[in-house]
Parts: sequence; C-alpha cells; structure tokens
Amino acid sequence: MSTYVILYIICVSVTLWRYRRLLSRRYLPLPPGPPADPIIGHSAQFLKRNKAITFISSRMFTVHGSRPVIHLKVPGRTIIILNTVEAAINLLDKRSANYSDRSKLPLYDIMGWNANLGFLPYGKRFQKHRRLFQEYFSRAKCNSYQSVQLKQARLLVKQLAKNPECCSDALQWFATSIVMHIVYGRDVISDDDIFVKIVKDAAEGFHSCGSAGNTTVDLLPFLQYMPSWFPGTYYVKKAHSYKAATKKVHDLPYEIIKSQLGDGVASPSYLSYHIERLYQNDGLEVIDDIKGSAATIYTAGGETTWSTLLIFALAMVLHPDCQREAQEEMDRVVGSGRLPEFSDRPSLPYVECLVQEVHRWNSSVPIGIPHRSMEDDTYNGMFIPKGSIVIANTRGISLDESVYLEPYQFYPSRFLPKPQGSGEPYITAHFGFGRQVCPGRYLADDKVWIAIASTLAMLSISKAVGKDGKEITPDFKFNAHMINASSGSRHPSPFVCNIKPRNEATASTLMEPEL
Ligand code: HEM
Repeated sequence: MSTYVILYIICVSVTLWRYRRLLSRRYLPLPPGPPADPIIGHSAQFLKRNKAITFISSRMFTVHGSRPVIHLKVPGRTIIILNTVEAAINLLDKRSANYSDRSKLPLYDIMGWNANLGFLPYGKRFQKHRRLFQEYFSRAKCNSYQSVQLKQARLLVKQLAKNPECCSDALQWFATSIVMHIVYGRDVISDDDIFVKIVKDAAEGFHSCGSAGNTTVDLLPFLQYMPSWFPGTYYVKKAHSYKAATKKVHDLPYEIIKSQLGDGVASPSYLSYHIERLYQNDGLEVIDDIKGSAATIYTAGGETTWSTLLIFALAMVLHPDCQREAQEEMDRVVGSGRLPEFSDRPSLPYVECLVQEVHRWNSSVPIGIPHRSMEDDTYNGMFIPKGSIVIANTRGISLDESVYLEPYQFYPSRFLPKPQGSGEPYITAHFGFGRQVCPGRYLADDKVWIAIASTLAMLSISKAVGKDGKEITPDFKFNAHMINASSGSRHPSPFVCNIKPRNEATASTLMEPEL
C-alpha cells in the first residue's frame, strides 16, 4: 500500500473519529410530532394567539399525552414541547447552559424593548439584568415589600365590595398599584396618574403587534427594512407607531426619579435604588439597562398577577364548596375581628392549597416564555437541533394525569397529605425553569396570597343573578395576550359575579376608614 493511501485512511479515520458524536446525533430522530403540512408545517396553528396556546397547551397534550417531548415544525425553525415536569427539569434546569437563550423578535426591537429581560439573548447583558432583578426581588428583600401589599390588599377588598358585579377592574388596580409602588415609589390613586398611563400605553404595543415570533417579519426579517407599502410590513408599521410610547416609559420615570433623588425627596423604589447605585459605582451599570429593566416590570408582573387573581375569582364562582372550606379555616385560625396577615400563612394549609390549585388549574402563563437551544443536543435517544424553540408546556404539565387525579377539576385538597387529601405535589412550572425562572416569583407569590386570603376573609364571591331571576354561570373561556414567540399570558373572558361582605361583621369591618 502506498504511503498516500495509508495517509488518506488515517486522515479519514481521524475526521470520522472527531465528528463521530455529531454524526451519531444527526442520525437520531427528532422527538415525535403530530402530522404537519409538508410546506408550512404547523404554521397555521401559530398565526393566531389563542390558537397557538390552545394547540400547544391542551390538544397537544391530550393527543400526545404519553409523550414527554414532542416537536412541531414551522418554516425555518423546530419547536420542542416539553410535556412533563421531568423533561422540563432535565433539559431547562439541569442543562440550563444550553437552554437559556431566547429567539430574536424584530418587532420588539423596533418598538424599543431591546432592554427587556424576557427578550434578551443569553450573554453578559442577560446576566446583568438578572442581577438587577435578583438584588431587588430576592426572598429576603421581598419580605420588606409585604407591608405595602397588605395595605393594597385591604383597599382591594373595599374596592371589590363596591363593585359587586365585576371584579376585573379592582384586581387590575391591585396588581398595578403594587408595581407602581415598588418600581417607582409612587402611591397612585387613580388611572389618570401619568405613570399608570404611560405604562399602559407602552404595554398596548405587546397586544397590537401580532403573534410575537410568528408574524411575517419574524419569518422574513428583511421586511423590517422595506417601505411601508411593501406587502407583509403591516406589523412593522404598527411597531413603529409604539416607539414613542416605549421610549416614554423608559425615559420619563428615570428623569423624574433622578431629579427627585437630586432634591432628596425620592421614595425608596427599584428605580431609585438602581439609580443611586449607578452614581455610587461611577456608572458601573448602564443607564439603558436600568431604564429597560424598570419598564419590564409592569409588562411582566402586572398582567400575570391580574390574570391569576381573575382565575381565582372564576374558581370561586364555580366552586362555592371550596370557598366555604377556605373561609371556615380562615374563621378558625384568624377569627372575625381582624384580617389575615402574612404571618398567618403557615397556619392556613387549606387556603395555601387553594392558592396553589389556582396556579395549577389554569396557569396565567400556560406555556411560559419559550427558551432557545444554543447547541445540538440529544435527549432520551432524540435529537434536539441547535436553535430550537423549547417550550415548557406548563398547562400540559399541570394536566398530567399520572401526577394529578382528575386534573381538570378544581380540587385544592389534592395537595393535602393523605388521608385528608391525595398528597399530590404543588405545581412549580408556572414560574418557569432554569436560568430564566421568573425573577419576580417571590413578590408574585406574596401578592397573590395576600389578595386571595384577604378576599376570602371578608367577601363571598358567587354567581350573579340575571334579570330572569336565574343564576348566571360564567362561560369558561380564556383570552390570550402574547408575551414572546408563541407564548403569553391569558385570562378569563369578562364574566359577571356577585360579590358581597360575608356577614354583618365583615360588612362593618369594611366600613372602617382605617381598614
Ligand atoms: C403570578 C404572577 C407571575 C407569573 C405566573 C409569572 C410567570 C413567569 C414565567 C412562566 C416566566 C418565564 C420563565 C422561563 O422562561 O422559564 C416569567 C419570566 C419573567 N417574569 Fe414572571 N411571573 C409572574 C410575576 C412576575 C413579577 C411580579 C415580576 C416582576 C417583579 C416578573 C418578572 C419576570 C421577568 C423579568 C421575566 C423574564 C425572565 C428572564 O427571561 O430571565 N414576573 N414569569
């Protein structure tokens, strides 16, 4: 054999040896998936907001319920859906180094949301934003925000009692007022407050620029550079129209609070805390990052809290027996002379189960925010290509029949230890996974708990009665708002109910001015 042939064989062998892992990966199959159109894949399901969420969260789970991991195709991308908590933990938590990226969203960049943590690709800037959040929303720090939440929860029950048929506005007000206080140090008394107005105007862009991650511009990014008459540029134009509102929500609060700090009159807040550190550390943090992360909090934390509380109200209308049981516990533990405090929480196990069941029964963020894989990977003999969109199917996970008996039922006792309950585990997926787990989860957990506990203590929520004298059972429908590629928060469609003080004692407590 000539030397050339020997050299040739050595080179080929070395190359094959070096690429053996890659080759073997590439020959592994993708996770299974439902039948797809040969050209557009599953795109039809993704172009409409509600459709995408329903498709992924429920239909996909029941059709492929026995499959922990499945895949969907839309042109140019692979979508991996994780249907069990085990698969989500194994990939998003344990291999977080590979699954902590996000997809690029050109429309959000155009609007000016490029310093929003929820949309940041993995890297130094992402880590910096995580630090900004973690410093201010650690478990220990969140304890110091409990007094304002307690105060707002007491105002909430008063507001709910004043609007016996519709709880939505009062719940939204509760969620917004806490964000305003914590982020901007502002005690807002009406929707006319300039800060409330600018955050709402900017957040409107999230709901008006199509199904994020799945518009024509996401599929064909060059469209963002085309003139407005060019076909397929509708959402580009829309996104441009929100630029001014987004800029305002970044700049105005920063300028106002910076000047208040200068005058020595700023209240403690997320923004003032980070602006002060900026001076102390001689510009260590970049101003745009501070502005961006503060602006993110309303969009990430306001609507999710409001939706969760609306889901609670709907559950109470539909399940008076659970409401009664929680109220009996409340009366036993807290009594009738006062409202619940955070320190009562460990002594109220059924109320805790009810709160956890609200998250499990209908999560307000049913498919989380999609992650993105940074390298090719394999899992249980399946291939997950680099650049896949990876979705933890929170709703699917919460309906997993191998974990939750009769998962569609609202049944708080499922979490109680046997024999009172079924000893099922709390859901944890509703706050996401890995390095992108919700950084506001301790705050969210506190405010949802205190709002629910205070409402249960003071009020009863039941079906409204129509003009014909018959009870009105709310439709079980949900509306969705997209947050990020195929993901979003959702909330029950408007429904009427009947809210009233539980008894004479609570009615007179509600009249007390210092409540
Ligand atoms: C009931 C209320 C809430 C729910 C159900 C919720 C749920 C979630 C979920 C599922 C994610 C995606 C996690 C992942 O990608 O794996 C997320 C991300 C996020 N949440 Fe929350 N959240 C809530 C409240 C809040 C609050 C109050 C704040 C602000 C203080 C907040 C700030 C954020 C931010 C900034 C992100 C993006 C994190 C990142 O990409 O690294 N959330 N949330």
